Amino acid sequence: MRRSIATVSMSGTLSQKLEAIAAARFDGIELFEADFINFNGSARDLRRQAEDLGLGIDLYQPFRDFEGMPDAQFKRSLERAERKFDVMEELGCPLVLVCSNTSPLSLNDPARSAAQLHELAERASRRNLRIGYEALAWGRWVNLYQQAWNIVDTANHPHLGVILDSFHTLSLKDDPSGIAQLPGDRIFFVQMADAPLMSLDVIQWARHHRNFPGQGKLDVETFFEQVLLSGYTGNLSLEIFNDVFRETPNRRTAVDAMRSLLYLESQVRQRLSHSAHNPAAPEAAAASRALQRLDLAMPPPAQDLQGYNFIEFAVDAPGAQALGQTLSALGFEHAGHHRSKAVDLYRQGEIQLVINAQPGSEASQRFEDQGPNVCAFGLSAADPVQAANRAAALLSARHHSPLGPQELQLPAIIAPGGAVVHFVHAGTTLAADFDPVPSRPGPPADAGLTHIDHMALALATDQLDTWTLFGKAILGLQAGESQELADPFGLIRNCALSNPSRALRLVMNASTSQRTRTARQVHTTGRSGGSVHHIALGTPDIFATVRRLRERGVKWVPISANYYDDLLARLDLDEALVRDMQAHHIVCDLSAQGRFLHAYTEPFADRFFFEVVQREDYDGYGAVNAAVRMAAQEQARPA
Ligand SMILES: O=C(O)c1ccc(O)c(O)c1
Ligand SMILES: [Mg+2]
Repeated sequence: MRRSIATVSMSGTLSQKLEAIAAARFDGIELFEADFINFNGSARDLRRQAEDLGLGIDLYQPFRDFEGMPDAQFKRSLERAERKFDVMEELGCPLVLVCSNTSPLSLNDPARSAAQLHELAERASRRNLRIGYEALAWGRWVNLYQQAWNIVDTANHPHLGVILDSFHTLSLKDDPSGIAQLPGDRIFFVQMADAPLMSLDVIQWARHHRNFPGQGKLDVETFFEQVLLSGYTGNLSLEIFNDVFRETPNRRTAVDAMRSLLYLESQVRQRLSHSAHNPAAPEAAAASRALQRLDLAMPPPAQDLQGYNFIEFAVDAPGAQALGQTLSALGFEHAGHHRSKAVDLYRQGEIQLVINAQPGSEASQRFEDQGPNVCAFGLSAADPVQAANRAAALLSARHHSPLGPQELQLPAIIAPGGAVVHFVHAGTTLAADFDPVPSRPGPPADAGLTHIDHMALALATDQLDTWTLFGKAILGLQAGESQELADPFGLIRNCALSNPSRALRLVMNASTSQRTRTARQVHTTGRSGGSVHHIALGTPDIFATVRRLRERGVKWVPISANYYDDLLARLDLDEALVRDMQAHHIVCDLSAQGRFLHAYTEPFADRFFFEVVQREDYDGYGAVNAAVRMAAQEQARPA
């Protein structure tokens, strides 16, 4: 299918947009009216620019409120249409989008609308142009695709077809399953948009909050599957009105856009091949024809990743010493010193943490840019090479690190913001690359921490959708509910990503205020737009772990006594247990089935901190306690 994107979906001047769109290997664009009106050149200039970049101008939307008008208004519109057709000929653009009328002057008269669109199509046909009619969710009389199709069917002109837009159908909770029954060759164009669920006026929702397929909560896969079952073979296009995308660097937006299409295609391809191989399915034949006709993207399948194998920190030499002390206090054993680099391995339970202070390395470059930060992490995969191949097929850059003698070569990619993601076999120990460090005399360090429960990121607001898509498409994660958390200096938007087995959990935080801790941290990371904000380590007995760590000098974020009084009032908890939690600065959340106990250490170098968690049949992250933590951290900060 031809892949295209509306120019309204990205930031920049029109020429800059075209370059970013072409660099992401799109075939064409939907030209947004204002982009052309404001373009510093003629229609022919624009056509040449697009052609030089290998882009077709596949769709243009030059008029509104066209059909179903009283005769006088319609006549004037028809004359104006000829002028726009002139422009389209110069642009080399074959298709006009006419969206359903929103004017109060328009008439509820489908026969009239059909006759008027017929007349427009007849005029278009004289220049070999085509008209596509789209039902806007807020059209005055027409807002469902079935209504638009009925009018197109009545008009019965070969140069008139329908345009489908997933947003309009799914935002109204209209059933997309009738789309498969439409004649595919009368669908002239398909626009795909996802969106978060919002209870907002539909126009505001549509014009400010759409996002790419996979970034929102609409069932775009079912919609697109229906489109393909109809026999449609035209464009797969993105029309994304989004306030944040208008300011996001357009190269990143364009790559996200293409990634979203490749992901959508591959997901729907799987559905179709499932149907095609099930002769009992009524859509088996249509699914099989669609697969034969179309060359849908087919990356290696997503895997259920098995969690974090290691996390690597970038620091300088003094930082390595300080972080080493912090990890030792947290009960980690200094398990090895790298054979050829200033890199150290710390271990506890199955947790592996790496401190990288190698001068001249990529880690040191990241340290120079950001201060101490997580520069890499390893994820356990049943097939690490395929995991990296899937990522590359979905447009992640591969990462090749210079290898020392006999070092492990791990397939790796670059995550948004620049951290390196390595894929490793579950249970891989990094020890092979490290010389053992003689263990210290005295009792063993272990404090009962067994595994990495989750990692939380502090992200710039324009990185949230990018990370959501990366997590879903490349890491096989699903997005939870988006929540707002109150920091003393503003709101934090929070959303968790996790895989079906829950072995891999990643939490995203973005600050809508400039003044929160999250925002301050994001600023230190400059253009990378965020980094790891905290790491949650699991223990089967948080009371014992906190006690041991306290003896070793670990400082805990002190939680207000009022919090514990409120817990007693709010939850059905034993008073002695709550007072014990209070004595250990442990906070708590209950779910229907389970319980989450957690405690926070003080931040390292004002960057990231460690959280200790005991998870018992509980699927969340204790978000209700984030506000008490953020307030406590502010009150614990040196004045
Ligand atoms: O918001 C609008 O006006 C608008 C215009 C054209 C479209 O294709 C659309 O989906 C929305
Ligand atoms: Mg549309």
